[in-house]
Amino acid sequence: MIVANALTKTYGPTRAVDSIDFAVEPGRVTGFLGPNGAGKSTTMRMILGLDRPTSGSVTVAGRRYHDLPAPLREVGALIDAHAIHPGRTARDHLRWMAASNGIPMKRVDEVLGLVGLESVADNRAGRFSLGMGQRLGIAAALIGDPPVVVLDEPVNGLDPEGIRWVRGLMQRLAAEGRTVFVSSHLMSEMAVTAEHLLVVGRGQILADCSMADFISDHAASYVRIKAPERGRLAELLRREHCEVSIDGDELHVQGRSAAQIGDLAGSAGLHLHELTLVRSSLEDAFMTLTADSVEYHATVGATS
Ligand SMILES: Nc1ncnc2c1ncn2[C@@H]1O[C@H](COP(=O)(O)OP(=O)(O)OP(=O)(O)O)[C@@H](O)[C@H]1O
Repeated sequence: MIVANALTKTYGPTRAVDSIDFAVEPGRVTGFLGPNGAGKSTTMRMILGLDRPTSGSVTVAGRRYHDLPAPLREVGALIDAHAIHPGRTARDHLRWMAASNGIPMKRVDEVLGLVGLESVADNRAGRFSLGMGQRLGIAAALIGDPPVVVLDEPVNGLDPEGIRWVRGLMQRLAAEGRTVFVSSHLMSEMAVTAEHLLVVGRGQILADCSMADFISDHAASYVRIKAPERGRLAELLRREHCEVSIDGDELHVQGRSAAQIGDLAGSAGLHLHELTLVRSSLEDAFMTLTADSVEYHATVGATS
């Protein structure tokens, strides 16, 4: 479990992390989301003892990172997959990590197998592709078989097979009862990986809830309808207290389920050509919640 209490980091006038409290629970994947500059990396760096909080604290298994006797056995991390000596082989890199934390050498082959790098284990890391480097970073995170795993953008640069593999791995680690804390800007990927979300904006927590609650609280689903007599249908649905908007040849309706709308139309003798529940996405919810926290906005159409 990772616990933050009034965790704060300032850089001059910038409050990168602004007195946040949270607990990342074991047994599930917790997604860590926020626009650029929201404070995600700074938070992760403080969890891992790479940055010192200005005030407040963050602990793993009840202790600050620097007080953990064998940190790699307590918390594994992927922060910068390319922070590996380019002249060192993958195997040597992992051996060095194992030796520094009293981890048995047989674990090196186990994690190389786990991430699928056995065949290139004796190649220099400097020659690795982005995806191979990412896999080596994940192997390093898992070398101590830690109960807590912190991954910053783990699918960055991976191909679809690699992305699916990381997703399965994170879900397996969580199912084994580990704490899995992962940041990503890929909303579609996060939506199918994380069960719980911690969302930050401008150094503050904007949401700490389940994925399902986050989407239903911050983005609205609606029913899309195509019907030859859409004017009459819109009138009927409005009389039934539905919220109806017209978008081209479609009606977008909120306030009744698709089945209820179908029944109402049927009893009024109105034909329907399409009746579809359009579920809102994590991306919709994220954009709604973080609209005011975005550091840099692009101006649509301003290309010159
Ligand atoms: N070493 C530093 N010196 C000065 N300011 C910093 C430093 N590190 C981070 N910041 C500032 O702190 C804020 C939070 O940055 P951070 O990198 O934690 O955000 P992030 O959510 O990880 O962003 P991204 O999604 O772009 O990686 C930003 O305003 C950033 O400019």
